[in-house]
Amino acid sequence: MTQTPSHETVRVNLGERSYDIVIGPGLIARAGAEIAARKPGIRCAVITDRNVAAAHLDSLMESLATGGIEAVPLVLEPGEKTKRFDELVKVCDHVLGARLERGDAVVALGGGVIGDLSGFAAGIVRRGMSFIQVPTSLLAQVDSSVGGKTGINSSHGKNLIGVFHQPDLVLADTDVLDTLPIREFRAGYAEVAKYGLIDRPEFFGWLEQNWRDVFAGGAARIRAIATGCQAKADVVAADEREKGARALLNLGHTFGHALEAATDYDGRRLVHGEGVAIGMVLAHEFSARMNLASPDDAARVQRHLSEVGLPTRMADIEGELPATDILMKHIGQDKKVRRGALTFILTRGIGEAFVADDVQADEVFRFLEEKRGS
Ligand SMILES: NC(=O)c1ccc[n+]([C@@H]2O[C@H](COP(=O)([O-])OP(=O)(O)OC[C@H]3O[C@@H](n4cnc5c(N)ncnc54)[C@H](O)[C@@H]3O)[C@@H](O)[C@H]2O)c1
Ligand SMILES: O=C(O)C(=O)C[C@@H](O)[C@H](O)[C@H](O)COP(=O)(O)O
Ligand SMILES: [Zn+2]
Repeated sequence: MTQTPSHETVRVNLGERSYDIVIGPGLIARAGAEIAARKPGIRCAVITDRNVAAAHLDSLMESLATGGIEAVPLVLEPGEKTKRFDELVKVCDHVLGARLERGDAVVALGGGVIGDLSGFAAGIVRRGMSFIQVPTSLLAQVDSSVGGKTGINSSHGKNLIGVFHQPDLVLADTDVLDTLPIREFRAGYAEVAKYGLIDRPEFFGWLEQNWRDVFAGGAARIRAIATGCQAKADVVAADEREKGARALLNLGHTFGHALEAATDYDGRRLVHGEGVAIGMVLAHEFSARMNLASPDDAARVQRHLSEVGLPTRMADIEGELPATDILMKHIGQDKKVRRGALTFILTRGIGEAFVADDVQADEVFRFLEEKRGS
């Protein structure tokens, strides 16, 4: 693709399934030409949600038409509750009803909910179709559109049903973030900060200094997204199917997912990135409790996430907090559990996360009981 200096491209190296993540302004207008150049003659199903459709579907459809690509849109309800079986069936029926072939593409235009759901459909219809991500939330641009985890939720817990299915291309148009509600931008920022906390302490320090510029847009925002995508691309290239180090990307998620599930995936109370923010503070505090890290590091994480306007305490969640028993039930269903033993991502300090596979459930229970009041 012709690059302008305002664009960044990150390559995810996975052999014959390698792909580019292109990040920068104006990419929806160029999407038709970019896709047609890479996949001549392709047809598409564009899956999106009502909020994103109102702001960006017409532009994408026009761009695809200009590139000579026939596309059939499907608009779903926004929100986490859309990651469920009957919506998956709708997407599959839409793709099959349009008589798309295996080489044709499912295009996800939306946040992580649309990406995870559409990617799952692309992974199973005709045993695997082409998949293109056009992420529209900060969270999707920096995290969910990359790496091939797709899926839906279950009454037993978060993301419990799905497949690994990599996209062929990710086009992250940073202009679309101008219409993203500020609460959702903040939620995505939690996943940006996560990369610093895992193993890039200098990036976390840079965010502490420059987060206002990231929120304002422009070069700092593109730099933050590209840094996050590069961090994720490195981990995914080394461990695509989470046999080991990829679990680090789950920092804050064991607590966060339990909170999301226990609040019934009700986005009015908690959205994914907010659960991750609270979960990352808990993970740092639990690490300090286990004498693995300094309490000062946990305080630093809490201070920064709170400064950008994210919830950082369980008590920040609207409404009645779920009982600790319920949280423990969801934690016990986490996909990282091995032979019944809990696995958490803990830390020795800022940027020193590690996989701890011997965490005692009763320690976690006592910790959560204590934290629910603070
Ligand atoms: N597959 C992965 O690797 C991965 C990684 C992180 C998160 N996730 C999943 O992603 C989901 C969260 O993603 P999310 O935070 O993007 O949530 P989301 O998809 O619900 O989008 C957030 C909200 O913003 C709206 N929106 C999105 N883009 C917009 C835009 N440009 N303008 C106006 N409104 C816009 C959506 O309609 C929605 O209401 C969760 O289900 C989480 O589990 C997956
Ligand atoms: O890509 C990964 O690996 C991640 O863990 C990224 C997370 O931010 C994301 O929320 C992911 O969906 C969590 O995966 P899960 O396997 O814990 O459901
Ligand atoms: Zn996440």
